[in-house]
Amino acid sequence: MEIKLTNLSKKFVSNTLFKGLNATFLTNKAYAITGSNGSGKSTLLKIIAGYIAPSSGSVNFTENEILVPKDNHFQHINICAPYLDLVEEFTLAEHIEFHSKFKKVYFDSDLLEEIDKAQLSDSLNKPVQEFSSGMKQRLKIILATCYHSNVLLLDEPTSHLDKAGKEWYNELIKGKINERITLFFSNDEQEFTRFTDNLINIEQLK
Ligand SMILES: Nc1ncnc2c1ncn2[C@@H]1O[C@H](COP(=O)(O)OP(=O)(O)OP(=O)(O)O)[C@@H](O)[C@H]1O
Repeated sequence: MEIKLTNLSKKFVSNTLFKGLNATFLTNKAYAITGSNGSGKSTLLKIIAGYIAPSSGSVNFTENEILVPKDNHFQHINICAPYLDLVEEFTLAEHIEFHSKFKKVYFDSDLLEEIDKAQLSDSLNKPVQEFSSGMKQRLKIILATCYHSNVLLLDEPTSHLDKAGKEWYNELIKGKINERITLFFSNDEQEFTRFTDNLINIEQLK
């Protein structure tokens, strides 16, 4: 899989976030998109994921040198982001059951073991509305990383995690960035420096 951003620009009414952005992302590699608050990291994630359109330029996915139709991009992507919510009425087990209908478990993962390591085993049958913010974040990270996808998009993945949660995240991510493209969108170096030295500062691309 290859993702190619060509001459990408995004303008809102009162500001231009980036202009003429070019980048290529390759399988088996991780990249960190950095930049201060409001610089456009989440907007770029949403454009790559196809949630919003760029003002100009293109986002192309190719697999074995064949262009993936835009309508199929979503099938290749897993996302963990603050603006993507869990289903509050579903239990953790129901989230797992639901996701398992659409995606295969990542080759390296044993879901029950991952849930145990995330200290969520006692909450399997609890509705998510009874979870703390940190518990929700752990579940979001499991759902994004432990299912197969060619592309993994992580926006501020350790928000709400305590020290133990951050240690768990570091251990988990280590095993989840092979055989896919991983993009971290963050200005918190602790979220990505262990995993990549490919840094792209969005502000230098304006
Ligand atoms: N739908 C929208 N309409 C108008 N402006 C928007 C819209 N979405 C985002 N913006 C603006 O675009 C800018 C970039 O927002 P974005 O959330 O992409 O930044 P970010 O780099 O992810 O920030 P943070 O580090 O705070 O999460 C902000 O000024 C924001 O107000």
